[in-house]
Amino acid sequence: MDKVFIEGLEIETTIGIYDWERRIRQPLVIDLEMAFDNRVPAASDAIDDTLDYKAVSKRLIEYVSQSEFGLVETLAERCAEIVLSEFGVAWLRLKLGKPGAVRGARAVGVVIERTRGA
Ligand SMILES: Nc1nc2c(c(=O)[nH]1)N=C([C@H](O)[C@@H](O)CO)CN2
Repeated sequence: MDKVFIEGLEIETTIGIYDWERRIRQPLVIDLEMAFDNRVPAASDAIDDTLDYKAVSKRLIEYVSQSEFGLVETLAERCAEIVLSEFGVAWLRLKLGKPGAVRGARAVGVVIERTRGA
């Protein structure tokens, strides 16, 4: 299966379950893999035939930076729904990392896989 990916997309937002976290902004990092048949844009060499990783990145930056969820699970689910519904993606794997949230860990977070319509 071909994929288009976005790796290490860092976005600052309000996220967390503790009172002190509601008062600050913290960085999150998104890694995203999206199924896409890359033979079509490869044949035409046209951006309109691609799954445009820049357009997906801009949409996620817009959404995540304005969100205010408590759990990373909730935000990951909303991001997956946006990509599946707005960009016609059939399958994705999304990793949402919260660097520095746990002392001693480079990052913590979630990885989800979702299929459109499932
Ligand atoms: N599975 C999760 N565990 C935790 C979350 C979360 O969103 N999902 N959040 C926190 C706190 O907000 C933490 O990140 C603060 O350091 C704790 N556990």
